[in-house]
Amino acid sequence: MTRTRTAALVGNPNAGKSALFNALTGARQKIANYPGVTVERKAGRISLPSGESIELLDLPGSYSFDATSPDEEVTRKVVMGDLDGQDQPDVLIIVLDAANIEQHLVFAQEVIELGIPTIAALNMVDLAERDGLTLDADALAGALGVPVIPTVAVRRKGLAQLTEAIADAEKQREEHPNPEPKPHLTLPERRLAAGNIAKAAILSETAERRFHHGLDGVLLHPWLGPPILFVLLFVIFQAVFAWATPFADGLEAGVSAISAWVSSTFPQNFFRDLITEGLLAGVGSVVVFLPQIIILFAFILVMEATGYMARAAFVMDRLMASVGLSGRSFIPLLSSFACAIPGIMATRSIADPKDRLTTILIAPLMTCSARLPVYLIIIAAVIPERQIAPLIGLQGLVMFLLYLAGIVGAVLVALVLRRTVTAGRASGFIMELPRYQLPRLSDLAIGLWQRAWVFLRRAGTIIFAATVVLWLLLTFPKADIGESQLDASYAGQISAVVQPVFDPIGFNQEMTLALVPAMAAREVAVSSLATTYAVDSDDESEAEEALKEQIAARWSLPTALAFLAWFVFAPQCISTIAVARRETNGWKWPMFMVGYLFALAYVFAGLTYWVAVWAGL
Ligand SMILES: Nc1nc2c(ncn2[C@@H]2O[C@H](COP(=O)(O)OP(=O)(O)OP(=O)(O)O)[C@@H](O)[C@H]2O)c(=O)[nH]1
Ligand SMILES: [Mg+2]
Repeated sequence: MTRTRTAALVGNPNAGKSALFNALTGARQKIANYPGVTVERKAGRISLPSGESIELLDLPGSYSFDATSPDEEVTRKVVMGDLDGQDQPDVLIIVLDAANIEQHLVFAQEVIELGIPTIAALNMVDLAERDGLTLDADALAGALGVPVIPTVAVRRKGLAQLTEAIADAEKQREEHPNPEPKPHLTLPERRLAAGNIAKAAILSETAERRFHHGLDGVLLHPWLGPPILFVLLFVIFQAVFAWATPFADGLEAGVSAISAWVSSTFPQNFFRDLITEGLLAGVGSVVVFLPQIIILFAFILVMEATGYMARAAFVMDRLMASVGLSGRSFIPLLSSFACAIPGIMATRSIADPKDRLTTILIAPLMTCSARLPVYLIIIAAVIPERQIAPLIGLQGLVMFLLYLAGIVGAVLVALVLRRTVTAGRASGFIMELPRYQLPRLSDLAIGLWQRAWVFLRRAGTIIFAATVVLWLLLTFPKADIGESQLDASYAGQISAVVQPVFDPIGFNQEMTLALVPAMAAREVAVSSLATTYAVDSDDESEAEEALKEQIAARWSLPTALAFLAWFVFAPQCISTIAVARRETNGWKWPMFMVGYLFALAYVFAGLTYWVAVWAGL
């Protein structure tokens, strides 16, 4: 009985191996446009022109035979003939993505070195041509020493030629049953050769593609890329202050005008106070930050739409690897800058359970947009509006540093976690980069509208509810003559109990009070302070002063800085804790997360306070 002959599809992830497998065998393997779809070997049959049939294997994508991840290990074992119950393939088909030919040629050379009869399927030639790149298959074949067949797997183009080539290679294997390995190149040598082969195989390339390639050369450069990303982020925070201020001031003036009108038009009673002190002072103090939110998201959306964001992930990949995370964590962590909830949900795309858990645990350290109002109000109140260098404002700089503190905190925490509770090896990651594009204005407008709506809806629901409850607790019971309303109220009594915990780190009573309802959402810290000061003020003119002025008058600089440091770390968000519970199937990890974040918040707020006091600020 003759042994069944086998051919195997190998190549980098996302090259279109499974798409070719399906086209050749009529199977229905899952294919999708991201790397790492196939994680096991799958077998099917194809019939050759001679009428015989041959077994075809679809294998997980891999970058090298020095495999690190379990799926790449499968590929290596099958190709080397090391897997029990699976003979070494007689023929290998290396699938190349024509649009990313240089990158794909690195592994291709390693495959060809094995000496097993190999065919290269130059797949996705349609995409390369769309991008303005035409490749010379014959030149490639000459350089690689194997037949090269252009294919478009999803349109079933080139399949007949590919099957013929498989039949020829199979015959070749029958004639020479023992593969003769070719000289082994090192990885840098293979990379260099890949670049040269790719260059020689390019028949024509449009100016646009060359420009985009050049742009990538700069933006993805190992040394230029990170500083460019850094400068870009810096500019964004400067812009949030510089551009939003006139709009924010306008909104603030509008809210005060309405408040003054309500005060002068209606007689003083429960409802008028609820509206002026709770709704207008409280919720209004958060809503005025809409311009800053919009400007921040405008930048983020433009970076996404142009294709830069994916490149930022690429640039960050090395840094992430050095702390034991993969670039796969970048998108979840990036989403966490809007809100940790979608960020934590996005970790579902991380296959390694320990990578995923680490990412979930550090996601709340990314500065979510709910922290923006807290940072903005306190910075506006206590940090002078000063240029410390041309184009560099002090307020924007402090804001940038706060975001940076969150990131640095996350990096350090990840380092510690990866060596202790989530110890394990980092998995490799290379992502396909999208095309550069000019952002479409309509997409941008829709994206901004969605962000603005999320923000306003929070203001109208959770922030409003928390503020009203706090207002009720602040308003009752009524103080006796000469007693402060704040001290007499239920809220004051509650905060007096908690206060001793926060005294050592410099928090005053209003701050402590604000922390409790701010567990519902961080912005509530702002509305709580505003409502507290509105209730607590002795006369109307004082009550109408903007929250910024109240804070400036009442807080010392060390106290204000300590509060900022607290919010960099504190897990002040019940929804995040709930999502972490759902995604980790239990209370253990969310409790761990809450515990370590509160501990960090307390220590850093305290350190900030005492260092600032010591420095005489
Ligand atoms: N336009 C075009 N798209 C293709 C072609 N071949 C595959 N694709 C698409 O490319 C994506 C990746 O294809 P897959 O077959 O899943 O890639 P794979 O090599 O099996 O990837 P892994 O299983 O992750 O290793 C899918 O979205 C396919 O529809 C092609 O020739 N042209
Ligand atoms: Mg696949």
